[in-house]
Amino acid sequence: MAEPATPNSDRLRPPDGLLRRRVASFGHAFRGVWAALRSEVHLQFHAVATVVAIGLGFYFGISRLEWALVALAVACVWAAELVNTAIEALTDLVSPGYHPLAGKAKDVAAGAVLLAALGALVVGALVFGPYVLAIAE
Ligand SMILES: Nc1ncnc2c1ncn2[C@@H]1O[C@H](COP(=O)(O)OP(=O)(O)OP(=O)(O)O)[C@@H](O)[C@H]1O
Repeated sequence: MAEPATPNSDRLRPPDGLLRRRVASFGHAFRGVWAALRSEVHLQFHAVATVVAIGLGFYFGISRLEWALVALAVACVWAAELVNTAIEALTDLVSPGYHPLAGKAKDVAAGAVLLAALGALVVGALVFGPYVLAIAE
């Protein structure tokens, strides 16, 4: 027997449970950020630096493009630190004892954070530097 015709709105709706699973995935991701934030001193430092950068942005009234650069720099540092945290946890899980590859994995992941942080430092200096110098003059 032929299937009853489904109204268009029904066909556009995601299959049952799909939306709930997407929402749950966001929940897991936020839980990951929160768990890392609670346990990682470096992330807590990034959180303080992020608040300071946002505060300076409002204080100096930076432009839209400058906000975009600051947001990108902040997001890169957070993303690198979160991936580093995940790699550290996985490394400790699979290689609790000493192994050169475990050390390499951790060093390389830490290198990614270092590069992101240096980039953010350059962005911060280029964006906020001129505003600070203008006040100092
Ligand atoms: N299982 C291991 N095998 C070999 N070397 C390791 C191992 N665990 C850590 N290391 C070395 O020690 C360094 C420090 O590792 P550790 O796990 O203490 O991270 P960390 O740099 O202190 O990071 P965080 O302060 O964010 O925890 C690594 O970068 C790596 O060079």
